[in-house]
Amino acid sequence: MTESPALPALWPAPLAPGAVDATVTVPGSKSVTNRGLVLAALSSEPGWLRRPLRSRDTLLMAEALRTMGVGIEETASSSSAGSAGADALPGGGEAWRIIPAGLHGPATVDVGNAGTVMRFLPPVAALADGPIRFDGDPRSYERPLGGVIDALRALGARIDDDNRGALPMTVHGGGALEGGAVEIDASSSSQFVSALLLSAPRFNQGVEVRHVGAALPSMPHIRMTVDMLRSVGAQVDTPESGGEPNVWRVTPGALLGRDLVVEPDLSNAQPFLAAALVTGGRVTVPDWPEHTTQPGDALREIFTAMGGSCELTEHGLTFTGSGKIHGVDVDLGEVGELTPGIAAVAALADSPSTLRGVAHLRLHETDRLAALTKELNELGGDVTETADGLHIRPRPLHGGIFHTYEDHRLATAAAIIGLAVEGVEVENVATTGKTLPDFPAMWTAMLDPAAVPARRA
Ligand SMILES: O=C(O)C1=C[C@@H](OP(=O)(O)O)[C@@H](O)[C@H](O)C1
Ligand SMILES: C=C(OP(=O)(O)O)C(=O)O
Repeated sequence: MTESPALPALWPAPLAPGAVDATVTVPGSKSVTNRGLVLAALSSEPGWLRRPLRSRDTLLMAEALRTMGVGIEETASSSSAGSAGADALPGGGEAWRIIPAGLHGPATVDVGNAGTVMRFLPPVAALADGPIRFDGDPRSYERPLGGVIDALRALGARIDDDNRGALPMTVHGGGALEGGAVEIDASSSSQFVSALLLSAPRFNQGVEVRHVGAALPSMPHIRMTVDMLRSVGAQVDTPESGGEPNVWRVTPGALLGRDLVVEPDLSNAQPFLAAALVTGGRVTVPDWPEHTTQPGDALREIFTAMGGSCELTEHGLTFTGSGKIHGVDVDLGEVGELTPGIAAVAALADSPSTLRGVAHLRLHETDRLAALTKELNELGGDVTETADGLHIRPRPLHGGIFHTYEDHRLATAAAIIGLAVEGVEVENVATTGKTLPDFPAMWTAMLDPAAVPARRA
């Protein structure tokens, strides 16, 4: 793990000394890194991931794949010839070289509380030649997984799920999986669909996944899965490419080893952009992609509606606050992971907000709707839960402890509030290590750029 041992149990969120004016280099995308690792592991030749995110969720993914026999090596080399420090995964080389190999059991996978690990890897495990045990944090036992388990069974896998539809469980890999057509209700997590598609080129018959049920959340993440599959040579038919609504088909075939540069994590850019909005300042995030499937790109529109303006240039995305923060009425179903940060900004706005379409957040790292309501109200806020989101009526807030429930996005939301409210103490800020281990130092550096000479790329 890369969390700083020096972080206090209660982290005093710094009050902004004035309008921020900073350039913040944001580490790689969790979602891209973990898809890149899975696809490279399933390829027929070695591949590279450059600027991968090194955080709890991605190190768990890398370790799980290694446990099943995949080679993942740290390297500073930019040529495919050399690699070094094969055992130095958590360190800081510039790239990972992934060397696919036969997938072997017995092995044990620790999923932590990573949705991507607990959903994307059972289909990979079904291809292994022995039993793969899955276990994780207590919260991982409560997060939905039944759709993936049932679908894998229907596609030919043997799974012992003592907890009936949830972790812990054992996937008895048979060395191959038949695949074929399957129906799944993925309304509780788009990751169910992504999970089946990612491994499907290696199923004997590929897959046809038909979503049945209420609306699918987080569609950009499914598009990310499809784009990344295509970039390694997979043939994928989607609703957007002329197929039926809610149906995705992947043809069986070998995947190519690629050299992929991971984009910055735009959802992790959120608190920094929010700082520009809240303080009436300016923040530039270098390497913001011109085209991306990341949901964080929607911040350009959402935060502009809340009172800022942005410009995408060759230097990156510059977001400038106007000094005013407006409430919004917005459906966040496609971009649910942005909800905690938007709720924090909304609590500081000059008018009420309604955040809709995010009932499934009750099953994320924590029940995010309940947690945001409770914690904002304990600081004097006026937030109510709706069936599918939050009503936020801003009023003056006061300091206090902001509990984070082992949810990285609760911790960064609390830091946003702390910019404008004196005396906010963030419980367990180290939990940001799930996707952004350097968060406290990055935050301090943003507020006082002179204090920290160089930020890590
Ligand atoms: O596929 C992915 O990388 C993700 C999909 C989304 O999950 P849900 O559809 O469960 O919300 C998102 O919230 C999560 O942070 C990452
Ligand atoms: C929901 C999230 O994570 P996970 O991948 O664990 O679902 C998130 O990062 O906001």
